[in-house]
Amino acid sequence: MTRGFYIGRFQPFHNGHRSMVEQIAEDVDELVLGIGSADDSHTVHNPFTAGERIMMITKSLVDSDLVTYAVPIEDLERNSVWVSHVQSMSPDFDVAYSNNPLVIQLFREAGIEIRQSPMFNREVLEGSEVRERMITGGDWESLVPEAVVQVVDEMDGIERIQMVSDSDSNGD
Ligand SMILES: Nc1ncnc2c1ncn2[C@@H]1O[C@H](COP(=O)(O)OP(=O)(O)OP(=O)(O)O)[C@@H](O)[C@H]1O
Ligand SMILES: NC(=O)c1ccc[n+]([C@@H]2O[C@H](COP(=O)(O)O)[C@@H](O)[C@H]2O)c1
Repeated sequence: MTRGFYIGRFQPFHNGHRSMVEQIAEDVDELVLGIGSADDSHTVHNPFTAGERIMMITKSLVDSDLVTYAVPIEDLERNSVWVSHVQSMSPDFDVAYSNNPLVIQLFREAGIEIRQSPMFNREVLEGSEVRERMITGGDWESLVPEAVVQVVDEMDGIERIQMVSDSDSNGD
């Protein structure tokens, strides 16, 4: 039995993340999704809480054959102990997945196997593009799983991100 660990901020969980999970599912039996920067929310960069991101991920993967766990991981001041912090919060895992250069380096230095995946349709499947469309009234719905549209609707997420974006541009 192999268990993987995939860390990301998932602000929000989009179709690129889902494709990466589908690719990882070819390697592992179980997958922990680490919700990074779990302590941050209500900003343009990180609009959604850890709990809201857990809902997005859980509902998006409900039909998957993979056993998945979503675990919030708060940020730390010290990169040098971050991998131990991750391990203390997560079920045990055999291999980690990320395309983030800092994350790759930290896991490698800790002696944990880390695998990358290809980038899927990265021209549009990027969190910052989804958030920009949410703020400007563009078509963000086509870039995320249907379950994420429902979660964002349920929590009035568009109103929130537009409000925090307005506060940012007013220098509040
Ligand atoms: N389209 C994609 N294809 C494959 N991997 C992706 C894609 N988008 C993001 N990832 C990877 O998923 C992990 C988590 O990504 P993250 O939550 O930061 O999303 P992002 O789209 O890069 O968002 P942001 O623009 O908010 O930084 C990272 O390792 C990232 O490289
Ligand atoms: N010192 C730390 O707290 C530390 C170090 C490396 C990555 N992280 C987090 O891991 C996550 C990586 O996810 P992304 O690939 O989506 O950026 C982010 O939430 C990032 O803040 C935190």
